[in-house]
Amino acid sequence: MITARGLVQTFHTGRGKAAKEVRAVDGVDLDVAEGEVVGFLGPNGAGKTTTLRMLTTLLRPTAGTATVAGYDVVKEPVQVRRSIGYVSQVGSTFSGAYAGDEVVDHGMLYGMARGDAVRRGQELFERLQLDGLWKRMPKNMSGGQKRRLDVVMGLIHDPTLVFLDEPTTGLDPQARANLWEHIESLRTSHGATVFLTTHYLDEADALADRIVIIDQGRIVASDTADNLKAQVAGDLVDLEVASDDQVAVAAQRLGAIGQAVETDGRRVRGRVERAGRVVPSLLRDLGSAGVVLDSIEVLRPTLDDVFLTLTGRSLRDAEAGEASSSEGEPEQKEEVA
Ligand SMILES: Nc1ncnc2c1ncn2[C@@H]1O[C@H](COP(=O)(O)OP(=O)(O)OP(=O)(O)O)[C@@H](O)[C@H]1O
Repeated sequence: MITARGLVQTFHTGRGKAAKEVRAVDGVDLDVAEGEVVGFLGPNGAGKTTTLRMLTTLLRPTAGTATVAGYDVVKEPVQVRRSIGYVSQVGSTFSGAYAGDEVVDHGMLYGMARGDAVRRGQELFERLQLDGLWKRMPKNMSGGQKRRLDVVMGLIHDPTLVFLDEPTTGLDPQARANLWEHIESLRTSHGATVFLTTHYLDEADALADRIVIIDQGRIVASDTADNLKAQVAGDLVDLEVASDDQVAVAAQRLGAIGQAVETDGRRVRGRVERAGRVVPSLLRDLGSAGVVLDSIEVLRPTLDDVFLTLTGRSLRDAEAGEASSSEGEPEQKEEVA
């Protein structure tokens, strides 16, 4: 459904001595299969939106090639656009008509008959909890309502390939959960392929079959959330033994199946790969060595641990930065055609 090879996008900013070249996307390869839900994750400025804009034909790649739904993004942009739904990060521009009319017009642009567009639009309004807002102008909607209207616009023509750029940013928890459900159902009931960017680790974890992590314009990882977590960090097993004289034995047994074992009083901790598989035999092993446990806890690594291991930086820091900067006006990027 999506194939990209060596995608590059450079921007030139500033003039004279301040002139600078930014390699926003720096050689990206991607393969997304039909029916897959892929979460595209990365900190602010990593190149997510720029990649999406190239895949959706809004930006011509500086180098590299990509096909989307079987069409070349440079040579067949019209066919690409007809085959996809796109919900951009900045949202749709509205003309000042009623929300419902905007949606119907948008559907008709894609060749839908008016009646079909009305039916589908009303169904989407209901699903995305916009009931009663058909005859409201978008400018008089709340931020969250407008965001959901963006999603309706992106889905009106029933696309089987959907690009969503940070779809739930700015939504309250209930609206987020509702949109998650809808994204899930795009796949389950429509067999749609979904490519979504997000800052929210839990969102990527919950929705995506596969996570692709981008950092400084390059893909640094691509796998299921479970595999990524297992590869780079391992699960943390945290034991508390009943008496001090059992610490050494417990540390030795945990060390035999894991690594980075450390002790702290009666606590023994270490990382193991796939704790679910090895912990039962560890428990038997400790039992037969006469070790009595007061407690055992297994902590699964998070996607943030994965990102930290891969890049040395925390995704959460990027999120925190975004939260504080998102209160002002959206950052204006210098557009270089
Ligand atoms: N039109 C532009 N002109 C100049 N620089 C740009 C332009 N668009 C993006 N950039 C720069 O390219 C880099 C990648 O930006 P991009 O918006 O793709 O990142 P992102 O991962 O989507 O970030 P965010 O999560 O903040 O949306 C950033 O350094 C950004 O400042």
